[in-house]
Amino acid sequence: MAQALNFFISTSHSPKPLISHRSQHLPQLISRFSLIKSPSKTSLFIRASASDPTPSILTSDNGAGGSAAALKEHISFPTAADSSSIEVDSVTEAELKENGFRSTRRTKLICTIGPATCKPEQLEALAVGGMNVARINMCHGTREWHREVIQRVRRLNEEKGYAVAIMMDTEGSEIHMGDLGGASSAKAEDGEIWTFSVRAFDSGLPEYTINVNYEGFAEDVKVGDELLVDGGMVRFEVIEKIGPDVKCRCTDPGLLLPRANLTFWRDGSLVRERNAMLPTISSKDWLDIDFGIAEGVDFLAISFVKSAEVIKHLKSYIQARARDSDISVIAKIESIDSLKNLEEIIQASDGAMVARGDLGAQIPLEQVPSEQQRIVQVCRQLNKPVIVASQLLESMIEYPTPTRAEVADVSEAVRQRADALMLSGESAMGQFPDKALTVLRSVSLRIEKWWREEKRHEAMEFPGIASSFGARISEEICNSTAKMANNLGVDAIFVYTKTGHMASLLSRCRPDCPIFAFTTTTSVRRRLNLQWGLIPFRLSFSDDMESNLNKTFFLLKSRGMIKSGDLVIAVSDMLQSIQVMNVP
Ligand SMILES: Nc1ncnc2c1ncn2[C@@H]1O[C@H](COP(=O)(O)OP(=O)(O)OP(=O)(O)O)[C@@H](O)[C@H]1O
Ligand SMILES: CC(=O)C(=O)O
Ligand SMILES: [K+]
Ligand SMILES: [Mg+2]
Repeated sequence: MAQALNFFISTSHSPKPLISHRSQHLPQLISRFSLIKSPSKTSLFIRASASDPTPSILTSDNGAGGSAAALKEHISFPTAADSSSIEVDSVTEAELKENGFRSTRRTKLICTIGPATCKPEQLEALAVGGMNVARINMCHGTREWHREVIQRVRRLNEEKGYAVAIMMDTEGSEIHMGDLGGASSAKAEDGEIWTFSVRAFDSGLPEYTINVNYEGFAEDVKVGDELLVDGGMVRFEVIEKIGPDVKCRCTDPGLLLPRANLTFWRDGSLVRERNAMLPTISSKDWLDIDFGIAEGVDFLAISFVKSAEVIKHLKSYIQARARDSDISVIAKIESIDSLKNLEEIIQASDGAMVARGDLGAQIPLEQVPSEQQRIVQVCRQLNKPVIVASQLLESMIEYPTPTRAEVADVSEAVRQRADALMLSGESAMGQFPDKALTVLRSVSLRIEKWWREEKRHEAMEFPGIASSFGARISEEICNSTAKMANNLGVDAIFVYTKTGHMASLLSRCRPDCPIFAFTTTTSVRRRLNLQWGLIPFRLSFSDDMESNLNKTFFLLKSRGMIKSGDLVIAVSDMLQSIQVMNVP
């Protein structure tokens, strides 16, 4: 059989493909070729490939008016096998083949990359261990360091077939300590007097001194205030103010870590005076965001979001800077203001993170679990992916096994059907990053298996979110599809989606079976990595569902990912139809 190839035709005046065409025969291509009305002396570029991202580039000078015969001379066919025109990440593929697709993991996993995990082999171990998204935290390290990590992840994706997406997390402008003059930590003992200062110390940091990033610090605090480091890991009492210096006595000893967050409390409540006026996105954050856009990260997570406006502003900034870009903006919910404006912030964002570390420093700890549940629920209702983050397996920074309480906490986040769980220090600087990831993976799999065994579907009653009648049809199709899938016990849902929207509507319903999401671009495919239950594939497809299905069945069967007789439901963006069928 002749090999079907993807042909892209563009001109030197218009580098974007004018025609992209899938064909088994050169004559078909040539007839399309004649459709291009290009001025003479324009070069035509033709790329042909069995799989789009690594095409062989074929060039033809159209100076003579574009003769088909001349063109033929230039075309050579790549030798890649037909099945390579579908792309799925190699870890998922192995998992599908090994366990069958009903048991693929639904909860997605994010790892913060730091000194413990930045080497290529360490990154690879995380990818193999199930990392769907790598997070880089701009609070730490240099842009050069982060660029290197991004490039390493990209290289692994390309060379080894992983599909790890990149999330960049901004520093935000809340009050935090400086970097301890290069020390990795400092111990504060009970009763010691420490100075917190905004002064720049040229000749090294004096003993018992901490730099603070916020200019108004000394003006805002009062003698008698309580100063909490990282939400209470260390406590101080303010005893004296001398110009820009604030002298404090340690009342709860502990370890001070570089750039630790600082909050101050008066009469039992958090003081939010002028620091409430600090911009959510600082000037350094804007530079980091430019860096993230230039590096083409998939997600931007914005720290200490206070209102929907900042998200809207950032989204229009990204739009203007990077047209056609697919960067998703994730709002980190970690301040009192973000809880107050939760619905509108989430509505404006492409997803949210329950950033329990800082959140727990701003509200009483015992309120964090109920806020987590509320945030997860609101995100589901508004159809935005949600990440549960921080201290999931904190003890594993030092120990090879988690505490029972940590396992219970991870289980609870999985049971709430959060889209993703995130490791912070455990993977960034802990001693057992791979083991921590394994714990997240096995706890997720265990609970998901238990759901299937007990046939515990969730009752699905979601408010409509569509803004047009067409969108409502898509929404209804997805709700019905998920219900049908559960009732019929189908093996998988197939969704053909260009923007990814219909895939996310299906994910929102958290059906029992996995959702194979076929999308035409690599960036949408990576973005779908964050969403519950989606197995993203990149595939070029047409408006003809019949041929899409045949092609998909053929490709997946030839790679051993599905077999004859499997029951699937297929839906698509283009046709707004539902088809139920057995794989032939
Ligand atoms: N790029 C890095 N370079 C050095 N250390 C890092 C890096 N990324 C993370 N770390 C270390 O891992 C710890 C946990 O990482 P994490 O991303 O949770 O940061 P954090 O300081 O708690 O801030 P955030 O509130 O933004 O999560 C950090 O406190 C830091 O010690
Ligand atoms: C992740 C994060 O920023 C936090 O938990 O504070
Ligand atoms: K951050
Ligand atoms: Mg935080």
